Amino acid sequence: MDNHTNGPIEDLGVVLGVDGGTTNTVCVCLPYGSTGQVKCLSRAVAGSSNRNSVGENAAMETLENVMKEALSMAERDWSEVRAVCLAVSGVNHPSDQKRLLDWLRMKFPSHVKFYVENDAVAALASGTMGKLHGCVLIAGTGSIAYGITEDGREARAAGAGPVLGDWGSGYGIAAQALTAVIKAHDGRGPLTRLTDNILKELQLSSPDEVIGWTYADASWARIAALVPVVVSSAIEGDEVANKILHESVCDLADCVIAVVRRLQLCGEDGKGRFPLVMVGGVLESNKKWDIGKEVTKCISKVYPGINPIQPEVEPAVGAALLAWHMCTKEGKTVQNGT
Ligand SMILES: Nc1ncnc2c1ncn2[C@@H]1O[C@H](COP(=O)(O)OP(=O)(O)OP(=O)(O)O)[C@@H](O)[C@H]1O
Repeated sequence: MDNHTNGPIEDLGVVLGVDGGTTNTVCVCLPYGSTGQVKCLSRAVAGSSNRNSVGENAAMETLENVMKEALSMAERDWSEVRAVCLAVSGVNHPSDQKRLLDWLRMKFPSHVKFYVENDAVAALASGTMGKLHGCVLIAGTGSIAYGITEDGREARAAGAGPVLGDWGSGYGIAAQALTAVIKAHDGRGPLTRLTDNILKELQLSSPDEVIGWTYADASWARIAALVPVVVSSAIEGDEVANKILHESVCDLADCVIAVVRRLQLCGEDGKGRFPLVMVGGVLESNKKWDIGKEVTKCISKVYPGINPIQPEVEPAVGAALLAWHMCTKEGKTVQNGT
C-alpha cells in the first residue's frame, strides 16, 4: 500500500472490510488510494453476524448496520464505496457465499466489487497485509486452520465446533480441564492442582458445584475462559494440566499440517517457505508456557519452512485490505479502458 507521491491525495472513494464473528462484528473503512501506513477512517462494532447463531435476517441486519455506522463515522455514504469484503463466520459453503453476494448486490451500486468469505480469510490477510497465500491458525474459543495457494486452491481443517473435533481450541482445553477435575473427584483420574485452581477461579467450594456451574450456562466462551487457569496450573508443574496442553498443541499442529499437506504449501519436497499467521487468545504468548510457540515448534519438525506471523492489524483491516487489492486490480483494468 505504499505510495511514493508527495502531492495531495486524490479522493478515490473508500473500501469496507468486515470481520463477522460469533460474538462481535467489526467493520473498518479505509480510503481507497490511501498512502503509506494503513490508516482507518473509521471502525464500527456490532454483535454477532453468524447466521448459524442468530439466524439469517438478524445476521444481515447486523452486517448492514455495522457498515452503515462505519460509513457514517467516516462521513461517507454508500455511493463512495468501491469494494466490500465480508469475512463472516458461518460462511462455509458456496451457497452461503451466494446468499450474501446477492444481498450485497441489492444494497450497493453495480460497479462495487464484492468479496465474501469465511472469517478465517480475513485473519490470514491481516498477517499477510492482504496477500492471499499461506495458512492461518485461529485458536480462540473455537479453532480452525485455513490455507490458500497462490493459484487460489483452498483447504481447511477443524472449525466445525467442539462436538466435531475442535480440540486445541479454548473450549477444548477448558472442557478437558473441567473433566479432569470431575474425574479426580470421583476417583477415575489422578489428583490435580486444576481442582483447587479452578474452584478458586469460579469461587466454588467443591467439585460437586462444578456440575451445577456448567449446567447453569454451557456457552462455549464461558467455558473457554478457563484456559489461563490451565496454563498457570501447568506452570506450577501439574502433570494433568501439562498433558492437556501438550495434547492440545499436537491437535492444533495437526490442523495446520493437514492443510499444508493437502495444498502442498511447502512444495513437493516439503521444504518450501510459507507464511503461517497465528491468531487468537490461546496462541497469545505466555512467557513460561507458550502454546503458540510450542505449536510452531511442532509444525516445523514436519515443515521447517514455516514463517510464523503474529498480525499487527486486526482481521477487519485484513478484510479491508482484500477489498483494497480487489479495487487495485480492477483500477488497472479501468485505466486500460476495458
Ligand atoms: N494468556 C492466555 N493464554 C492462553 N489462553 C488465553 C490467554 N488469554 C485468553 N486466553 C483464551 O483465549 C480464548 C479467547 O480467545 P479469543 O478472544 O481470540 O476468542 P474468540 O474471539 O472469543 O473466539 P473465536 O475466535 O473462536 O470466535 C479463551 O479460551 C481464553 O481463555
